[in-house]
Amino acid sequence: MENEHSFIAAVLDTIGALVVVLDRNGRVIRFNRQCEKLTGYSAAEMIGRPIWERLLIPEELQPVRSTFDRLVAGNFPSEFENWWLTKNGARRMIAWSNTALLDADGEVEFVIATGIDVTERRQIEAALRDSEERFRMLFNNGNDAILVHPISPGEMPGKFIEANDLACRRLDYSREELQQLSPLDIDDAVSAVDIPKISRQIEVEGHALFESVHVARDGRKIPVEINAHRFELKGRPVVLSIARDITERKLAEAALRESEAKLREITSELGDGIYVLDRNGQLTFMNKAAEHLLGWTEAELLGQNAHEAFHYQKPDGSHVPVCDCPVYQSIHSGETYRILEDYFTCKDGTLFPVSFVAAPLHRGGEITGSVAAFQDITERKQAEARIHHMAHHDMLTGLPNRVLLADRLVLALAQARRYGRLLTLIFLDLDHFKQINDTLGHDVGDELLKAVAARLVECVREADTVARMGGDEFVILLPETAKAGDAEIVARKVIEAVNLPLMIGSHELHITTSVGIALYPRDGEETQTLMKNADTAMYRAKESGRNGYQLYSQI
Ligand SMILES: Nc1nc2c(ncn2[C@@H]2O[C@H](COP(=O)(O)OP(=O)(O)OP(=O)(O)O)[C@@H](O)[C@H]2O)c(=O)[nH]1
Repeated sequence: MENEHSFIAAVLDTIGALVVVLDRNGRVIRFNRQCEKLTGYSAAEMIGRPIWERLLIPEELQPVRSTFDRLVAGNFPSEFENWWLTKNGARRMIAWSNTALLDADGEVEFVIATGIDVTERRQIEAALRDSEERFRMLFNNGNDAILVHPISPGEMPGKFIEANDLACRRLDYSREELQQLSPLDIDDAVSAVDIPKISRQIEVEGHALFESVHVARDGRKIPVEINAHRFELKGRPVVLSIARDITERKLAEAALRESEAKLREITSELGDGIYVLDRNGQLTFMNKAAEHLLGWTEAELLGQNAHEAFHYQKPDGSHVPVCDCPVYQSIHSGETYRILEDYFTCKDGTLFPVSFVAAPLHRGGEITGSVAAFQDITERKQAEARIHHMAHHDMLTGLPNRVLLADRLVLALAQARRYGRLLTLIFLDLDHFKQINDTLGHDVGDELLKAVAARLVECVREADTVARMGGDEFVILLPETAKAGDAEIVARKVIEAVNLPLMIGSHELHITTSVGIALYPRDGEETQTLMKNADTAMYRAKESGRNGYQLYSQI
């Protein structure tokens, strides 16, 4: 018997479970080693004391006593859980399993309670319940449809095994109906993405982000962006797809595309080349007119540094640094610049003159880039050059007119003054030219004037100017004259050249001229004086019998 007692004690102390034996009044009879370890109380401290004296928490005192009373009365609730309070005040949740030993009268004599500490397990379960609850909430209350389907390598995706409320509402299927469908059934066949390709990507990379179109029960199409992730659910590879409705985004994109197309159309109709740079000076837009003028396509220059592409050099070949570019400056200063003349370079390397306006672009108070509108001003410049030429030249002979002569004379006088040089002004007027007009007609007169002009040009050097003052009057300016005698040499040469017979049509004509000479500084120091004096000398030559020259100094 003694042996048997110590054997039972040994067994009770060895097993991992908590074992407490109570008498019918709830006093502790046995308190095994596990109980001691867990509670911090020794068996000696516990034996003979009612179990509820130390180990129960106040809130559970009452329910535990009534459970015990029911047990003693013969109702054996086989299992229940309650907290134990350890010696150092910690709480442990114990799951009990109870039996009773009856005495000879069939009354309960002892209650044997076997317990396991389930504190951690219950905590984990509670945490799991909590997280599952949260997951459910997310699953069903988010703004995105969530669908889960199984996958197997190399096979088409399987039927959905999970779908949140929003997925059901959006596609107008019940959860059970969705479980009969797979991604292949709800993705629009026409606009659908390549499902096998996406499946492979998910298999290899674990996730994929792509756009697709879902089709609801009634055929309604919903553009979606799908964020798909592969994970294991109960040991099975599945794909969780979060489908965001991007209808608004697509509509906005379409509206943007349309307004951009309109912008392209309108801006190109205007004929101005237009391009847009972002904050970094990279090209984001270029209209048809700009493509046409520059020879580059928008596709070739998108994302490129526009300045280095077509605004980098001057006509003399020198480089224009980007910091000097008004389009870039407008991004940094926020100012609008109007440039009347600059040069852009075509794709083939040729330069053309442009005028342009560069203005900063703003969004939400921030400068987002710059827009430039430019015009090819080649024609304008040519017209300007023509007008300039016409204003300074004689239409009939192409010689400089009195305006250009006056300019050159002012310039030449300044030079002569500075370097102490002589300058010669020769006035000449054809003799009896009127007769040619009168006898042979104005047209022959015109041709004769042209021929005389050509001869006069032949008589002088390149640095000299032969101008037609009007009618049959010409002026020759020799800005550098070595000595006074040189003026007379030129005058004689001119007279001889004019004297040579001229063939105008079928007419052989003979004409002479009278020449007046004024020298700077001898005959005048100012433009007006020199002109007047040369003219006077010329009239004196006429009076002296024509076909000769007269120095003003010798009048
Ligand atoms: N064909 C032609 N004749 C012109 C032109 N401009 C002026 N004339 C004419 O040139 C003539 C100039 O005559 P003048 O210089 O006054 O007289 P002239 O007959 O040359 O006689 P002198 O000068 O006294 O020797 C006038 O008959 C003008 O009508 C022109 O562009 N073409």
